[in-house]
Amino acid sequence: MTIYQNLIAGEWIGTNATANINPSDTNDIVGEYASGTAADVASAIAAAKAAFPAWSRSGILERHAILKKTSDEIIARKEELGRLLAREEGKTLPEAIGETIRAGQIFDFFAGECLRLAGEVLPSVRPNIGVEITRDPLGVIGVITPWNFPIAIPAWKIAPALAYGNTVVFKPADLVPGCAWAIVDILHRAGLPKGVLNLVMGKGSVVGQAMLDSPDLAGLTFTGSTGTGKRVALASIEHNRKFQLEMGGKNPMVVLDDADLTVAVEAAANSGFFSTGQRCTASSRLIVTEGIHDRFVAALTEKLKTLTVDNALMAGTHIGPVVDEKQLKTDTDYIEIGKSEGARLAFGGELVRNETPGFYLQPTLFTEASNSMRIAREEIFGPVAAVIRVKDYDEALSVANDTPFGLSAGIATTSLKHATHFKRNSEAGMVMVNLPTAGVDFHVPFGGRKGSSFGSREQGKYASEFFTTVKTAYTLA
Ligand SMILES: NC(=O)C1=CN([C@@H]2O[C@H](COP(=O)(O)OP(=O)(O)OC[C@H]3O[C@@H](n4cnc5c(N)ncnc54)[C@H](OP(=O)(O)O)[C@@H]3O)[C@@H](O)[C@H]2O)C=CC1
Ligand SMILES: O=C(O)CCC(=O)C(=O)O
Repeated sequence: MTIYQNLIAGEWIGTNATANINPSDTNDIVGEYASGTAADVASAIAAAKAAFPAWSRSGILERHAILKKTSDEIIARKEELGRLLAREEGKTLPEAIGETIRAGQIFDFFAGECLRLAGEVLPSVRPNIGVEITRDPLGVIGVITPWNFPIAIPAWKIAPALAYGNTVVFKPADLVPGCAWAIVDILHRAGLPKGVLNLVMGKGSVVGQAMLDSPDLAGLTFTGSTGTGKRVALASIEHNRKFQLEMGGKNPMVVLDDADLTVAVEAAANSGFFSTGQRCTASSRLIVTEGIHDRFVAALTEKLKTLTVDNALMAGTHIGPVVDEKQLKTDTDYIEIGKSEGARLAFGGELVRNETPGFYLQPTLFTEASNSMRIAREEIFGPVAAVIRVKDYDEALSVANDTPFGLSAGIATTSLKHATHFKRNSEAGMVMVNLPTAGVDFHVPFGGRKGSSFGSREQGKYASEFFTTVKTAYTLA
């Protein structure tokens, strides 16, 4: 079988490989992907360091052309890449094609950003002096990504890093090297000079840790779990390096008595269970006021009954498999915890058997949960949500904000007063009104507060805050 190799200093290398397994059909091996070493990381960082001076001074038209060409190829190959994504990660084919298109759009957006780089010219407070404020690239950026958005998250980190003139060492999640390899291959063929983008696939404990330990990364952008995020933070402080963390969520969706029931149910089903609940923006706490509670639970349960859990590549599947056996065990352990805590299992909770052997789990809904239960406080990262009954809007807001996380939050209501108040007072980085808490635009800031995020926002023009450093220059006229 061909080995998909690592890209270091413009050369494809690596003979030691691990199998990428399809969670919808564990007999299906998506491919063999190289597993890098700490020495590979050192070579990749050295190559990126050597490539930085020329790339940081490269013309904006050259950068624009490479990113645009990448965008065009990703979008032209959306069906094939979407299929690869669905096969290695397990989200449904329409979701995977949607994510692939989003990755293409992100490269297109940052191709445009190359042509929109700007600074400021200001008068000094002293006579005959001019002040210029410009943004310089940081240097070598380490990119460490999770498994749940295998093409979009690498895109929204790598595209701005390159657009603003940085060089990159990229370590994707070990579970999903396929999409990572594909976008690196596309960028390489689009004309990136050698060493500007380096791919080191492999284990977090080896490849990721070697990146954390390097004194030569000027910045590290990370998306993943809170535990690993803390290691990234500590190592980055040790090396005086800029870092950016996007971590977990325990996102609330408030449903008020005056909500349009159909809108509320669609939003809750989408954000709680689609993509198998494996989105940091998923709503896993449904906070519902008394007057609509029973109708909402009944309608959501009916909706869940209509959802097909099956092979991600099969037409008609609404929910694909859980990503792997370890995550499936986490999900089922939390289902047991929910039962033992006294929440009522209103729907699901069982494994699903399908024609192909995979990690299939029913969408699972708890009711009569309280916000102090572990299923309401800890991120599960699976198709499991809990309904918390509250008296009124004030209690709903207070419960919504009572969490260590703060990524996204939603409200279903027809009241302008409550929608406006919620937008102002939610302690989340992203707030949705009558919409799912997951599924965001690619051209506006993405990120959270409290335990969900650290550092400046990702995506859109706000990405420049992380990927550049500001310089203030004074000139005597
Ligand atoms: N807020 C957000 O934007 C998002 C947050 N998440 C969060 O991510 C979690 C799921 O993703 P998951 O991939 O399991 O998260 P992990 O933190 O386990 O992994 C994220 C990345 O870090 C790597 N890694 C693991 N250990 C180390 C280490 N010691 N040093 C450096 N890198 C390391 C992993 O490699 P390897 O794969 O080899 O373990 C992977 O590439 C969920 O908790 C979810 O909430 C996910 C997506 C978005
Ligand atoms: O909800 C989205 O669109 C993005 C979610 C995300 O980035 C994540 O779960 O990692």
